Amino acid sequence: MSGVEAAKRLAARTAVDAFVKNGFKLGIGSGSTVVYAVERIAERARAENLQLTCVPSSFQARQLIIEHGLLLSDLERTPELDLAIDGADEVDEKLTLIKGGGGCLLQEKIVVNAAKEFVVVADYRKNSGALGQQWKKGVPIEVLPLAYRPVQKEIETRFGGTAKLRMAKAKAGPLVTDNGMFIIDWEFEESPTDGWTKIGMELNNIPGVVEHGLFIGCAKKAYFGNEDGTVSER
Ligand SMILES: O=C(CO)[C@H](O)[C@H](O)COP(=O)(O)O
Repeated sequence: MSGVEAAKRLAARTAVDAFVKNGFKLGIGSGSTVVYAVERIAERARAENLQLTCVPSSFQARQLIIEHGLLLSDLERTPELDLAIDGADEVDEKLTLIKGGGGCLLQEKIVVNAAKEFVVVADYRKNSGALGQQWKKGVPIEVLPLAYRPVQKEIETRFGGTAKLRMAKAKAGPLVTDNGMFIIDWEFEESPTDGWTKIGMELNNIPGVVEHGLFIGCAKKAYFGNEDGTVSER
């Protein structure tokens, strides 16, 4: 296992061991670090006979829950969650996150919002002083396909930087999310000195924007796996 993969695994296992309790209703995030969290949740559920209910935040998360034999639910049957566990693309010193590198930010934000607590699991590359220092691909913004051009133009005019339509990797044309939307990656010029709240609210007010990947004031704790086998907590 590479250094980065070992770091992801360590962070995920540490978070699951610290936070997951019997009877919990869990929100399961998306991405490659969450795979290790689900692995550990399933291991503990078997070993300790934990009764857990899992609500996915993406198609990938749903598959992970099923593959690991965990109890699958949804927000209709389980609208209140005890804990959400998810990865992040970047975490700043105030626990403001960029999420959506894997294109799942909308359902992730809904699941996080339904949870009493939200814990982030990540490797050392995501540990940042200010957003944009580590993650260079911008803030992912999920948009209604018919609105992507005016949204791109409005973002660039209002906030500067470059708003790029994310293209699919193994399909011609744009990436289409689990919700049938497009993603615009907004490469901003610099982190605002007064925080991201105002920009987050303004992004949500642009007609055609479904949700953005700035997660502000919702994470309780972040675990970062380090290259030397230690875990940093914030
Ligand atoms: O927000 C996400 C997906 O939309 C992921 O949590 C984020 O991209 C981190 O992924 P990984 O654990 O693979 O680094």
